[in-house]
Amino acid sequence: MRDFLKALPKAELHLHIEGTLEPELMLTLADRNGVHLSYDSVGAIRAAYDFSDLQSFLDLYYQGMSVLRTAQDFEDLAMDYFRRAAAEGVVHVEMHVDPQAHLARGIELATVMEGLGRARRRAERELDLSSALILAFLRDRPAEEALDLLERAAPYWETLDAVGLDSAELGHPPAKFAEAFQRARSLGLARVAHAGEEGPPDYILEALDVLDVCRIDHGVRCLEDPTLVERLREEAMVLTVCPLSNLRLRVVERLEDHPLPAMLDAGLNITLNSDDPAYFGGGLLDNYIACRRAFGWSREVFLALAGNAIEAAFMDEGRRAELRDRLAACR
Ligand SMILES: Nc1ncnc2[nH]cnc12
Ligand SMILES: [Zn+2]
Repeated sequence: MRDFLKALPKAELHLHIEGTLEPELMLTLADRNGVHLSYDSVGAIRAAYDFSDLQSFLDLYYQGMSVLRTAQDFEDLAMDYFRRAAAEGVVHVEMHVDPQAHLARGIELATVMEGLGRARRRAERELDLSSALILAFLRDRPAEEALDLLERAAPYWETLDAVGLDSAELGHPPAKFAEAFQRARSLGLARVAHAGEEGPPDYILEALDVLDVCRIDHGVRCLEDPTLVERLREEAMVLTVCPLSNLRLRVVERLEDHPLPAMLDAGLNITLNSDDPAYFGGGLLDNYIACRRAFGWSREVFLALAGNAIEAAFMDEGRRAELRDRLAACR
């Protein structure tokens, strides 16, 4: 089964590029840039990754990215991840990037975007890995800052596929960002938002109605509202679910208790994703394998899930047709 899951052409639709920073690279970059870390070994860093909730993770996530300073660092970060992803059968990656977290520590938007842009072009050429870029707004920062970021990103609008909404969810409902999402829409950008990870089902509803999103990131709390589930099913709304993330952030205590099987039974349009693989104990293949262990799903289920991701991806139709064929060859 592992070989089958590895060979599936997998598309990763929910990934934070800063969440791919492995402890080894964190130490290398800290050394290269003279950044002081409170850890001196890979073991010490990994030992700190014992999270109690989303906020306890975010605190370390924002701390970890302090080693990223130059365009070369962002290129190395993304290439390091792209190589690992390609080796586990990932063929397409859609990455969120959190520029506000970098601007706040004096790193220019150009530094971030140029480094990531170089890595994306190299991945296409060297690894046959296609990608999309999602400009994420930090929901625990002021709404005006999100609008300002979107305007500052004008030189890069062409390279963006969507805007997203991430960071601390509770107390920061989607409607706070109505204006920034409206502006993104007017620019022809797609919209996605984290909702229903820790936040209530109402946040999912608001993301649909106010932000006009085409995908909900996480969405696992939707089952608490049967009317919402029915709507998500009718609209075939894509949910980018991240099982190992939910486990490590204690959304569920055991993977066996995860709502994924119930979400599938409800007829929802599910995709599997890794969120922040360096922090949550595995990449996309590990998430597929963990689901096989926890739920005993058949090959047909994984073929369907991999297919959902290919259909929902921001990619040109030529690439989609190619990946559909590659998936069909796995049957
Ligand atoms: N799982 C997550 N939820 C919200 N914001 C994030 N930023 C990085 N990972 C995130
Ligand atoms: Zn996420």
